[in-house]
Amino acid sequence: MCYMAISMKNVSKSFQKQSVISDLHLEVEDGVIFGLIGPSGGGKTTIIKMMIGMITADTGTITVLHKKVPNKPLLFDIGYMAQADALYTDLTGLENLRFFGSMYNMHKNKLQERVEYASKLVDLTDALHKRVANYSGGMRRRLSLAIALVQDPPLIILDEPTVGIDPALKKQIWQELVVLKNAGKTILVTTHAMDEAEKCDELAMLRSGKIIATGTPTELKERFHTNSLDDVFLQAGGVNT
Ligand SMILES: Nc1ncnc2c1ncn2[C@@H]1O[C@H](COP(=O)(O)OP(=O)(O)OP(=O)(O)O)[C@@H](O)[C@H]1O
Repeated sequence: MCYMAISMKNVSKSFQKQSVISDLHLEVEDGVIFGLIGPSGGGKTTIIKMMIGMITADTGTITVLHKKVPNKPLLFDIGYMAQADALYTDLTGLENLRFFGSMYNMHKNKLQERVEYASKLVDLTDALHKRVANYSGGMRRRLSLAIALVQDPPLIILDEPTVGIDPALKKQIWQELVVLKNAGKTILVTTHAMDEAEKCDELAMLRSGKIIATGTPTELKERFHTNSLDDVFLQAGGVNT
């Protein structure tokens, strides 16, 4: 039997009476790269924030790594990269990494090892001593990704991780996500980019707060008789092509 790393049942959320998520069911199997795909404003970030307990669902139940959300200790097991970079701009990249890493009670040597690994992965090793205030937008995204990975979490949740990142580094990051998956991690990624959706093991396509299709990229394309996930999205959402 497969184990679910994330399970959301009957989850709804409104903001000021505007329904953003309605009666959502979402299951993410352990050890996969799961893509939550959908257009801007579809509710991807809202779903992620509910998953990690940053905002409360109006209805339904959310279980992450066998624990009912909200659950503070659970945050130690989740590497979260938010869409808006939450960085200390007066500190250097290295100081940011050490600061966030220090929250996980890691031994000094282990922290050093993780900081080196994460900064190398996002190609920031040479900029680590620069203040974040002087980083470009892409460098800040890369630092946020490094911070999400620094504590070596079993579950990694990345909200549009490759926005503002050049194609070569984007490719390298995706290769590393596969390495992390093969090492047993569960990775949830949001994106609107269908080339990234193709790289996921499982997808949930979201439109106006509802899941309109789920499956592997191959299954979805077969089901909708097309070679393109863009077409799957348009057909599943009832949009004429
Ligand atoms: N705190 C809030 N108060 C009011 N409305 C909100 C709040 N957070 C999100 N929303 C609304 O919920 C809807 C879904 O937003 P959300 O950020 O979840 O979408 P998204 O799919 O992540 O979009 P994007 O890809 O652009 O980041 C939007 O209409 C947004 O304006």
